[in-house]
Amino acid sequence: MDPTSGPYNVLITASGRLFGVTLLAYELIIHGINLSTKASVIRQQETEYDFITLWHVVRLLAGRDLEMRCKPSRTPGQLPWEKDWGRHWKAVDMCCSYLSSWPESQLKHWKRLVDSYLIGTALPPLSLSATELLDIVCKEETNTFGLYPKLTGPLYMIDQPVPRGDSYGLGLYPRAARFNHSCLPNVSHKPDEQGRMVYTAAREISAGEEALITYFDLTQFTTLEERQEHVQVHFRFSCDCSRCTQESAEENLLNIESLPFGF
Ligand SMILES: C[S@@+](CC[C@H](N)C(=O)[O-])C[C@H]1O[C@@H](n2cnc3c(N)ncnc32)[C@H](O)[C@@H]1O
Repeated sequence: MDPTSGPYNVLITASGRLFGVTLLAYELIIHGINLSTKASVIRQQETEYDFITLWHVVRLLAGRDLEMRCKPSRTPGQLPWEKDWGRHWKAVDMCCSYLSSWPESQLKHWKRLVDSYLIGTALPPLSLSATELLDIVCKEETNTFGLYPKLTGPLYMIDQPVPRGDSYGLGLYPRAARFNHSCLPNVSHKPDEQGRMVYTAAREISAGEEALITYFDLTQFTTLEERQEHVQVHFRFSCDCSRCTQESAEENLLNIESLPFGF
């Protein structure tokens, strides 16, 4: 695979303001008007996180709209990964939303945001129903990467932690979203100056071995319990990576050894 992955779009968040790298004029003319005029209301009535999520979704919808109304620049299927992973909006559409793993309260909250701010942001004939918009919000939340100034996931960080710095933006990377997570990743990632995510082997990787990244900053969550809780709360799954499996087996063994003789 190409060691870089382009985002569907990127948002740069600096000094509390949002700057889009692409599509800005189109988005503000066609789509963003509603959201940008409602920005201060949303920020007061909802959280800053909700505002960023909504803005990111509007940008995804603007990209979809622009793409579907313009002629394709080249024939789809030209690049090797496109057959399995899609391209442009199709690649976003092919991402998992994991609708059933989000808690009911979270889905209810997003349904309310969709009804209040997103209905009508995609114009006819490309309009989307509330259900389709909720699915896009779940896709955005499941597959978005934070952008950080330093590498995420090199192995030396486990012994010599170097925080990756503050997030300066976010982006949805449909191909990168196919990576599974490991608390002992064999691949590190970091965005380049064009917002493309660049992947670097963190150690030798054998042919056929699964390439794995970390979904979070491993320097911030070091123990098995901290990592498992973080993954469960923020990513809605239980991590069964090799490091968690090994540490959990070691913990079980210690627990058995501490039982009174005969049990
Ligand atoms: C963004 S997707 C990753 C790619 C996905 N496996 C695919 O086939 O497209 C994230 C999902 O992959 C699964 N996953 C990733 N890393 C995992 C891990 N370490 N342990 C268990 N499940 C994992 C979980 O179901 C998680 O919700």
